[in-house]
Amino acid sequence: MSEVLTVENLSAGYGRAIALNGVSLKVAQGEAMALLGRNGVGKTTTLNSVMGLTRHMGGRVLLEGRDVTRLTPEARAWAGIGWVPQERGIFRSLTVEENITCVATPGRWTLDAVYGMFPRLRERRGNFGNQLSGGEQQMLSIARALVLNPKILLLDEPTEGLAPIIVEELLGAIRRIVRDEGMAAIIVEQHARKILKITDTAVILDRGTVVWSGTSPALMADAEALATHLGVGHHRVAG
Ligand SMILES: Nc1ncnc2c1ncn2[C@@H]1O[C@H](COP(=O)(O)OP(=O)(O)OP(=O)(O)O)[C@@H](O)[C@H]1O
Repeated sequence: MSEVLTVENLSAGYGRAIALNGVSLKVAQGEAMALLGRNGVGKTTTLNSVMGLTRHMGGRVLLEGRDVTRLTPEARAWAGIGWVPQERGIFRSLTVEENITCVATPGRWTLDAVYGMFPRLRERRGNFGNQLSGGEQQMLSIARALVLNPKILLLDEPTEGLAPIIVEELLGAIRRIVRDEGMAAIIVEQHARKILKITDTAVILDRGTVVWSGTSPALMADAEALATHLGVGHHRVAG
């Protein structure tokens, strides 16, 4: 399988502080990866570093074999890295439809296609960004990344802070995007078991390094790895 994204021995941080220490990972065409780990281990920093938003300290980021390590975040977005940040980054003073059409580029993911994926957004097409619920904002953030027709999607805790019913709706849409549409993705998630049902592979970080990597089914079956690295046990089944 050919790789969409290759992260090679990446070290990065903020100011002088090192947050990532030699992280390597690969995402193949059509593959979805769960990026897991306890709070503060470097999951967001990994996605931000792939986008070029942290201080680069070593290593490389390759997109379909092309070294993008020296590109600006904007150039990386145009090159095909779709970023859905934790804070969602939608325009609050534009309508839902304007938020989508102002960034759309030609390709598989059109306005109609994202409305098909998120019918709620079609219903709210005339509402302003600041009139949306948290779940709708998250859907809009994903829709905006999709209409850029990226080669890979980076989703940073897409279900954080949302009501359980919305979490299910969002996870259903993410499953369709990665499973049925074959979009490559890295998904940072707190609910390990829920996301492992959707993803193909998984990587666990601890203190800025990769401590486990393998297939999602293998991690689901590895009670020891789940307990050691994620604190997921019989007493606390996350998801
Ligand atoms: N803007 C920043 N400036 C300085 N240090 C930061 C910044 N953002 C994160 N850090 C530090 O980098 C380390 C990794 O943080 P990061 O947010 O990547 O972890 P995370 O695994 O995504 O955690 P969480 O699940 O809490 O979001 C932490 O020690 C954190 O305090």
